[in-house]
Amino acid sequence: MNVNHELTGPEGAPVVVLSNSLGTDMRLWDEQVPALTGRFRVLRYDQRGHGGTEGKPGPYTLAQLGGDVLELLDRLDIAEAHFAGVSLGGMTGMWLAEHAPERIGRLALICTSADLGGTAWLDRAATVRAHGMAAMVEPSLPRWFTPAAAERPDVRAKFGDMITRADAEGYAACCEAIAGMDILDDLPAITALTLVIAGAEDPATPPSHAERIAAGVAGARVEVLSPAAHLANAEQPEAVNRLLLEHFGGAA
Ligand SMILES: O=C(O)CC1=CCC(=O)O1
Repeated sequence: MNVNHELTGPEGAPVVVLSNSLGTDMRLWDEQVPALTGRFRVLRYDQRGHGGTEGKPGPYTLAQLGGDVLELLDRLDIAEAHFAGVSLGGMTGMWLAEHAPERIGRLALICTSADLGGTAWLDRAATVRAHGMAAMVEPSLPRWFTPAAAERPDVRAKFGDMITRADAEGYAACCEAIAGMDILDDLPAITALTLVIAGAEDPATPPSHAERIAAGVAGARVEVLSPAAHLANAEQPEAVNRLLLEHFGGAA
């Protein structure tokens, strides 16, 4: 799998991997990279079918999405990394922390869920395969941002572009990965020190999902940000940067 990625920050510094959500790409992390590269080597990448990473025919599984990260780490000769993921990226991180614990240092799970599966995702996959990614722009933005932010022209332009540039088959196949996921019972196997961040106004993965993750992962703690919807790292970049730096051990 040829995973599109960007590696920046000081050589030899601890590595932080950043994993994007459904319908976005590595630009989701634009506000985090400058803050993190002061202390960390930052590896951000595009999930399958998103940004510059090809969308092979699906359905996908979390194991495949996690496998893409392991292949990338091997290719770049990175033995271990901290990991932060938003939504689908967080699900990928939980899979990695369970199945490749020796590769994951600390884990930050942002606006995500361990039990988001269900048939509604199959309906969404069918819609996208039938009508293309443009059909996803207007329904997605009000889930991703609180009303004031969702109206901002710069937000609409940037995140609308991410959605429309995603590959419809890749997006649909990621929906199918979510449809089949319920990893609540697997959470006690995670040993990585875990921070769970939720957006108080997130309609997709409300704070109750963060609480369920934290109840399953020993030592995990929850932070709820407001105002913030599903893309809390984009809506509250300074708060998220501070929390990530504290959690990964890079705070000044
Ligand atoms: O439905 C959305 O757009 C929100 C979302 C669910 C999983 C994910 O990665 O994003």
